[in-house]
Amino acid sequence: MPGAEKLGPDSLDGLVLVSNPAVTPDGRYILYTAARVSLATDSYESSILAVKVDSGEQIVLQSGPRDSCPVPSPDGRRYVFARKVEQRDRRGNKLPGIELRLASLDAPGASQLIARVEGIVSLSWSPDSRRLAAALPMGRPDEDVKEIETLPVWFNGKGFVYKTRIEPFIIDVDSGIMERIELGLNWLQVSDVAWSPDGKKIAISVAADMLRPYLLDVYVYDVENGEAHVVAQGLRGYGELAWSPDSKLLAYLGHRGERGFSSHQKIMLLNPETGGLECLTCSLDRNAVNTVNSDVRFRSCLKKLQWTIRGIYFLVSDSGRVILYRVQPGMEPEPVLDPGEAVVDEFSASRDGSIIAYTLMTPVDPKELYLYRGMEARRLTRHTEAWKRRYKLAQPRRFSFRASDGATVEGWVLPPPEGVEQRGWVLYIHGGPKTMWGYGFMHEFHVLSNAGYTVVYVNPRGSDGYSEDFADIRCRYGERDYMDLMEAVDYVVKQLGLPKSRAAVMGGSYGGFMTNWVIGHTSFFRAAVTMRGISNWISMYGTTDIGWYFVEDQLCCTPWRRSDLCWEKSPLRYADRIETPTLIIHSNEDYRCWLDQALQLYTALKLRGVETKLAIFPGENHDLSRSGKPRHRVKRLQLILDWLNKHIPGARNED
Ligand SMILES: CSCC[C@H](NC=O)C(=O)N[C@@H](CO)C(=O)O
Repeated sequence: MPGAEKLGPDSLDGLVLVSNPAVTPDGRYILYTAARVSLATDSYESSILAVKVDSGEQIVLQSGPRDSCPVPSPDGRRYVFARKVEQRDRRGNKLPGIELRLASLDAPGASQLIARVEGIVSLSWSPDSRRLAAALPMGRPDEDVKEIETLPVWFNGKGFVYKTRIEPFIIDVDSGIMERIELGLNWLQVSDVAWSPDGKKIAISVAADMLRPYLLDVYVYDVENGEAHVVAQGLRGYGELAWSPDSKLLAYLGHRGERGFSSHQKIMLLNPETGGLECLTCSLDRNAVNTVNSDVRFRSCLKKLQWTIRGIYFLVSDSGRVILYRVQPGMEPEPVLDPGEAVVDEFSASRDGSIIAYTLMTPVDPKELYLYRGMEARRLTRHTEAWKRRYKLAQPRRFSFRASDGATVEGWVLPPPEGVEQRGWVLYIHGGPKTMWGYGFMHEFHVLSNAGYTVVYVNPRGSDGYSEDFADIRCRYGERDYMDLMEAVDYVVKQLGLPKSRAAVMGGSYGGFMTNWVIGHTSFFRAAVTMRGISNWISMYGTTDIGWYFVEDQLCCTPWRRSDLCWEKSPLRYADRIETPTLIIHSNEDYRCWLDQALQLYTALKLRGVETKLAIFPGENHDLSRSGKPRHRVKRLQLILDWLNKHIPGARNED
């Protein structure tokens, strides 16, 4: 019977993650990646497929199992893609590596172009389809003792990166010969490269100041004479670039740091001749990137902005939805594809903008591939149909309430599916803080709801999807954000009738910080699960890969300047008030929120006699719940359910 099976932790097995919809510039094919989660091989088996736009015919281009990120050439005849491989260093240690491979759309097979242990950051084809501009990380850490004299030291998912410079190159696709683009910098981290449509220039955004790597400069490199010059300095944000079709202007994705790391990403128009900069999306007052949370994504290498003859395309996060927008210089941004209560997760457009390929998800539909043409949207794939038919998925309901300061706060409740008895409920706090809950698919939420837990998820102050002011909680962590969450708790108990004695709280990263903060400020919850969290802002300083400047920007303190403030905002400071049984989950290679954050809280709770358990996942990083080894993900979910079931026992109707 369809939908009869309970969606438990191991339901991850067999789920297909559709990603990276890359339309060929001529609009004939859409290339994409399909990755099947396999518990048997404990991996994501990924292959590259294509759909012929006119006939809808599906073709397997590369059968995997480690292929992803196809990038089609401008002439629509070839594509490059990434193959994950294992390489060995001089001592024989296994190192994960990437091969960049070249293939034809008309014939099977592929040949290796380059092999990289350090990965690939950005690629951009030359308009004649003969070369690629690339941003490549160069330099490996010492194999034995690490002798470190630079910053940053490490990066989540990449390891020790202190010797890594991300440098710009030109790769000849027929010979594989690489030529370095000289910018004359001693230290550099390139974030993006973009080849101009006339073939004459390559725009490069680059961090050049090791102590202030959040500042980006834009260079334009003249392909003919080999000279590069700076056209803008001191910009911030993502730093992605796109040329106008006439090769005269650049679109830059970022901001000027108006609200530090709480600033929205904006589409900025950069005139490389004059250095003039104009904000094209400021009137929107929304973040011009997709920040919705989901745990069913797979690697994607698509650009976040694309400039066609119809304008500059980009995604906007808005009240839990993600909408495809377009803007033309001198005009207001306009929505092109508003999916309603859904998320356009990634997109690409053909050269003339007449065909848009995208992936779409909803809270009850994992991602599938779609085509938008002539004002009509059409679904192209059904990779997740069979999986969905097996399980029970409940539909979430949106709610909103007026917070005590008059602001509107939005949230959702996902009840147990029909036929599953409610055991209790969970307040699930997202990370960031500048991300949002909304219409993304969360496998984990369905596991909780199938186990009888209503999931309550709210976008408190600090979240994305609203105004820049709403997202800005700098220097005020644990204040209005905490109040919004607790006022939401009040709302769901009083207005939606959720039982007050059977509630748990959980969250990851900033959500882990907030979980720790919550249990130090109220004993309302029966149980807590804190994951990849933060307990001490003083020891967080200088360990997080997100940048030593992040703590200062967000908390307004360092260990030597206003350290009292860092400590005031540290959950550990309130550990003597915690009574809630707390499960702590952390990965031992989490370089975003280092393991000490978990150990300190665990030790405090243990010494104080509060029931606690620490689960450390070996070889995993900050992204365990999203891209960790499938068996580890299942184990993590099982640990969470066991903890909740232990502390929220079956008895009902107590309230
Ligand atoms: C000092 S790290 C701050 C927390 C972290 N911020 C950005 O990476 C975070 O909350 N991350 C979120 C969103 O990616 C998470 O869910 O891991």
